[in-house]
Amino acid sequence: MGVSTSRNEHCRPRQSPINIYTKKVRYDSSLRPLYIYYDPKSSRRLVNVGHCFNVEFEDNNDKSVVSDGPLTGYYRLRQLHFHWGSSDQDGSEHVIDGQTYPAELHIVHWNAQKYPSFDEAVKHPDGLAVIGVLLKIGEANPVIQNIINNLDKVKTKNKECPFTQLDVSSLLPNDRNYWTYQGSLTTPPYSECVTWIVLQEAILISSEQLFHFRGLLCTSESEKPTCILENHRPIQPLEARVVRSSSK
Ligand SMILES: C[C@H](CNC(=O)c1ccc(S(N)(=O)=O)cc1)Cn1ccc2ccccc21
Ligand SMILES: [Zn+2]
Repeated sequence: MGVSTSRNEHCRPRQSPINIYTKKVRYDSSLRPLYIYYDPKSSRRLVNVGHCFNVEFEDNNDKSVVSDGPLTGYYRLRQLHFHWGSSDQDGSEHVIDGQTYPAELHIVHWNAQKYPSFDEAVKHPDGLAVIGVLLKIGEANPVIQNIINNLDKVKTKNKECPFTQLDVSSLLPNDRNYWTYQGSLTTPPYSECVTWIVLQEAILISSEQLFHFRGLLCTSESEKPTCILENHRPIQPLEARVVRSSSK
């Protein structure tokens, strides 16, 4: 136990992901429906960032945004990515009543009403809003297949390719009810800057499609090939937080 200073460096009260224990969430009637608008013309490129792949979007305008729900102001779409496991038994970051899912989609937005850039927004407690969508095994997802068909162009670390016309809305379930809580990035530097919005309905992905995710390499072209077999962070302590629900 280190000496604690006034800014206790051992205190990280709002880490993500967490287990969402549905019996302990609090229905909050003041939570509004999410306003989500994504323009397919915003999608720009697919990038292998080493621990996963990102679809990146043009975020110098307000064509693709999320607002309302638990949010104040509007948040601009920046990128989306997935987390997966070495088998279909786990892979999601959020866990629901102790149940893990085979994968999870994160749609990352930053508070463009309040901050001048994504990099600035990361430094503030209301800087980011990430929509988390759980994935369960079912028939192949045609929109995810469109991404998979391009993974061979970004097989190794830091490779990128143009990727346009992705309609992100088609990756969302019909039911937009959500759980929300204040949390963090789930990869270093684990900044506590995220309002998490986890949708209560899962979308489908096939086992074969997940198999393709695991074939992505975390190594660069010149290194010995190593696959990204899994990239999900373990669940973190809830601490003093309460998860709110938009539905009873
Ligand atoms: C964080 C940033 C890189 N990380 C992310 O953008 C990010 C986004 C979403 C998630 S998740 N899985 O929670 O949805 C995780 C990481 C780099 N960066 C930008 C400014 C900045 C300043 C210091 C250090 C790193 C910095
Ligand atoms: Zn993520």
